[in-house]
Amino acid sequence: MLYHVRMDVLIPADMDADKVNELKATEKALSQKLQEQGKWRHIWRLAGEYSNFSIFDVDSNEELHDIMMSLPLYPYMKVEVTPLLRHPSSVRDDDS
Ligand SMILES: O=C(O)C[C@H]1C=CC(=O)O1
Repeated sequence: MLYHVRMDVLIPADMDADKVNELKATEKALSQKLQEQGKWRHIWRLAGEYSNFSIFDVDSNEELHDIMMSLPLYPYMKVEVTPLLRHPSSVRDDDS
């Protein structure tokens, strides 16, 4: 199952810099692990914003939910999830 996820990161301005760096590092490591596993299929930065558009390929709503809850930056994100399905006019064979 494919999901488009928009993540807007809103870290409090007064958070300790070392804590921020630790959160970003652990988030990056988990993100890259999930990308290697094929669960987090794409991640794109939105130009000029601390936001990303991502595509997740997971087995269920529950798996997506569990992944989102596990992200170290999740408490500091606004998240919008859109379930996706193959478009009948698509000519690609790898997007379902
Ligand atoms: O930077 C972001 O967009 C937030 C988050 C998503 C992956 C990652 O490494 O950080």
